[in-house]
Amino acid sequence: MTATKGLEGIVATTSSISSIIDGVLTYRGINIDDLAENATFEEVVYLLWYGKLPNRSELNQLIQDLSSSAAVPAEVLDGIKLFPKNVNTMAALRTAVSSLALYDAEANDMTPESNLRKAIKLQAQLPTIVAAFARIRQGQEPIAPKSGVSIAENFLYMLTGRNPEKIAIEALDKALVLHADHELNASTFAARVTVATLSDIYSGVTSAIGALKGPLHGGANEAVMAMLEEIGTASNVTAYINEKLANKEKIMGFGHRVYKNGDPRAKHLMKMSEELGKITNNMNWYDMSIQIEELVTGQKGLKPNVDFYSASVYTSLEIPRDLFTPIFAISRTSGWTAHILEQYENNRLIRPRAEYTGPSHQAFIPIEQR
Ligand SMILES: CC(=O)SCCNC(=O)CCNC(=O)[C@H](O)C(C)(C)COP(=O)(O)OP(=O)(O)OC[C@H]1O[C@@H](n2cnc3c(N)ncnc32)[C@H](O)[C@@H]1OP(=O)(O)O
Ligand SMILES: O=C([O-])CC(=O)C(=O)O
Repeated sequence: MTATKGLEGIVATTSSISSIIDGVLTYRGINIDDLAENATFEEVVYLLWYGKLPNRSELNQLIQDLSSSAAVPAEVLDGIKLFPKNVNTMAALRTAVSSLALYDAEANDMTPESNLRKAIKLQAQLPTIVAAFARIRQGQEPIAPKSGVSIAENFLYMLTGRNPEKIAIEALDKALVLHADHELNASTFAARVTVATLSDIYSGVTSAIGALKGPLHGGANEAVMAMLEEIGTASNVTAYINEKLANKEKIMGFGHRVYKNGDPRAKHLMKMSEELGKITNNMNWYDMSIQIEELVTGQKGLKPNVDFYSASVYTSLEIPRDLFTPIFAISRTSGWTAHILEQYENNRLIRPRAEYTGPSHQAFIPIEQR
């Protein structure tokens, strides 16, 4: 038995949800470029769950189902009010999502109909939790979700209490489309491993949030923004990046386990970053990002991943940095839940082996003699 570090190149399951073949990403066989340009997030959620794009009435029904499920149990909001105000936002989200299961009478019902209902509830309630936590930590009351509007619009509304501008809704919606699913990434794998024990869907999504939090995965978008803020201005980029590369430090938002010739989602976010920079009359974050890309790609051959330009996009939308990874989680809930439903449909316990590298033939030493 020989281990493959990080399971690189190991095919661990079959799936018909999303594919990465020759650097092309598809959801249910539809190219991400087509979806990014033409689909709304709710259309993508439907596509991931049901395997086909919705017609108008199916889409309207889903938007209605999502918005009518978006209110979070009062007990969960009360729990969030007890969290320390300065806690990590992904830790807060992980705890709040786990607590949703405590107030859902069908949390442990394993029928497919119940699991689909819970997928809808999770997809609807994550944005409410993130917006509520963001307000509660500032001493503000959470805002109840609106009925009949998209997740992007509802989230921005619940965060700020204002009706968001069309351009902001469209930009966030496109970012949600681009983050919705990504084959067997670490957090989706964590979700599948968890539910393959026949544990419940809330446990699966809670595991996934824990995995997404790390800076080698979803947490990278916040790390990118921290880097941009540390650099400050375009004239500091070259010295900063050269020093990091000389010290063999990682530049966040670059590189990918699967894509070696670039992440197909990054170009869409780069375009949005430029457009939003122009609209907000602040090109600083975009200009710095472009320079960083030139240096890192030029010197290391590493290309930006989905997390790199999303940082400047969210900042242009005036979203606080520590909500970037929770927004990734809001979007990826669609993919996680689609994978969980697929895992339940054709389940087998996921239990690989480890190559043992410890000592052998060790004698047991009684405690008095140690
Ligand atoms: C949504 C997402 O999860 S997308 C990924 C988000 N994560 C990041 O942006 C964090 C920065 N990137 C990375 O850490 C990596 O590129 C990963 C984790 C994404 C994938 O990496 P892996 O396939 O495991 O490659 P690994 O980390 O082993 O790197 C291979 C080599 O490239 C280098 N490298 C990889 N990424 C970077 C980077 N961002 N900056 C500098 N060097 C890098 C490594 O130092 C290593 O060099 P070495 O062989 O000289 O030691
Ligand atoms: O697939 C991965 O390893 C990480 C990633 O890009 C994602 O989850 O979107």
